[in-house]
Amino acid sequence: MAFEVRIFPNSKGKSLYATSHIPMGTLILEEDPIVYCQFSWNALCKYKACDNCLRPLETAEENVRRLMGNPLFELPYPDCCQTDKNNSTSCDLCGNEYCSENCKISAFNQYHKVLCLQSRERNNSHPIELLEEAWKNMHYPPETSSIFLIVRLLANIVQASNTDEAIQKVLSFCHKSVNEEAQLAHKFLGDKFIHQISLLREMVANILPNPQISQFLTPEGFQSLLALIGTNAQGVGSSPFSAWRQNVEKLNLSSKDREKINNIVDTIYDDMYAHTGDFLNSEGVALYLKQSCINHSCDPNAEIKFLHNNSRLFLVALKDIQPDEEILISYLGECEINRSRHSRRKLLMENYIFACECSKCLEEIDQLDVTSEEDMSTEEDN
Ligand SMILES: C[S@@+](CC[C@H](N)C(=O)[O-])C[C@H]1O[C@@H](n2cnc3c(N)ncnc32)[C@H](O)[C@@H]1O
Repeated sequence: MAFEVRIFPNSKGKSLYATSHIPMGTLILEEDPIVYCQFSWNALCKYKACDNCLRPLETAEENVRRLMGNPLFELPYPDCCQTDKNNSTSCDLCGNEYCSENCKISAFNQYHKVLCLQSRERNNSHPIELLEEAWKNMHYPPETSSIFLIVRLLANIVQASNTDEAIQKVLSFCHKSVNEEAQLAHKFLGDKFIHQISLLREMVANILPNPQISQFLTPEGFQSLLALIGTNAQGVGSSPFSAWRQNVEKLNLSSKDREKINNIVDTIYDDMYAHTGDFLNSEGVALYLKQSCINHSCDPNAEIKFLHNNSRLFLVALKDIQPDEEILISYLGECEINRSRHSRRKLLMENYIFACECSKCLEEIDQLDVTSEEDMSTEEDN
C-alpha cells in the first residue's frame, strides 16, 4: 500500500497521505462500498441494475432500445456487451434482482435478511413501501441521495455478529458538530422539507424497531446520520451501453467500419437524449471506508473511477504524487471545477458544508468574489 490515513486534530480530520512515490496513472486503491443503494426514481424508471452492486442487469441492446424508445433497434457487435444474464438471480421471497449468487448472498448476510419484503406482491402499507413513497415525494430527480442508504446502514448493524464493532464503523464516518449537521440536513432535503426529517425518522424506526440502533433514531442521532450521508456518500453509476461502447473502441476495425460505428453511436445518443433526456445511467449512492478519508482539492492529484461498471471504486493518480504528499480528489464535477473560486466555494459550502482550504483556493484568495457565468445562468433558471 502506497498510502496511509493520518488524523489531524483540527478541521482537516482524517486525510489520505502517500507513503511512497506514486506515478501518474497508478491505481492507488480499490474498494467495495460498505453499503450501496440505487436511487428510488432511477429504479422506478426501470434502470435495471443489481440491487447489491449496481452491475447492469439488461443487455446493451435492451438498454438502448428502452432509452431510445425503439424496441426493434439492433445493436451491432453484440459480443461487446458485458452483461451476462446467465448469472443473474433474484430473492426467492421478494424478487429483488442480483447480478450473481454472490451478490444475493452478500446482500442477505449484510442487510437483506431484515429488510426483505417477504413477498412479490406490493403491499402499500408495508413500512418499507411507505418510506419509499414518502421519499420519492420529497426527493424528485435529479436525485442526489437516498434514505435507503441509512436504512441499509442500520440494517447492517442489526444483522452484524458484533454490534459494537458495526456501530463504531458507522461512527468513524461522523465528524460534524450539531450545528453543522442541522444545516446539512436542511440542504439535504431542500428548504421546504426540513419539517419532514422527523417523519422520515419515525418511518425508519418503524422499519427497524431494534434496540441495537436506538442511538441513531433519536432526533440528534438521525440528524447525524443525515449529515454522515451528506458529507461522505459517493454517487455511483453504471451503463451497459457505455461498457459496450468502451469494448467497441478496443476493436481492431478498418477506418470505414470505425466511421460507420461512430456514426451509429452518435445517432443512438441523439435518439436517447431525445426520448429519455439527460439521465441515461443506473444511479445510486454508496459509502466507502477508505474513500471517505480523502479530502477535496480544486486542483486534485487523484480521481475516483468505476472501472468495473458497478459500485467497486478505484482511486487513480492524476499526477505524480510524492511521499508524504496528501492524496486529494475533487468533490466537484468536471464543469464545476473550472468555475471561479467564489462559485466553487459556494457549491462546496452548499453541498458539503465546508469552506474549502485547498491550495488553489488559498492561491486565488485575492480574486474578486465573482460568480461564474454558468452559476448566474443556473440561478436565473431557478
Ligand atoms: C469525505 S470527508 C473527508 C475526510 C474528512 N477529513 C474526515 O475527517 O472525515 C469530507 C469532509 O472533510 C472536510 N474537507 C474535505 N476537503 C476539505 C477542504 N479542501 N477544505 C476544508 N475541509 C475539507 C470537510 O469537513 C468535509 O465535509
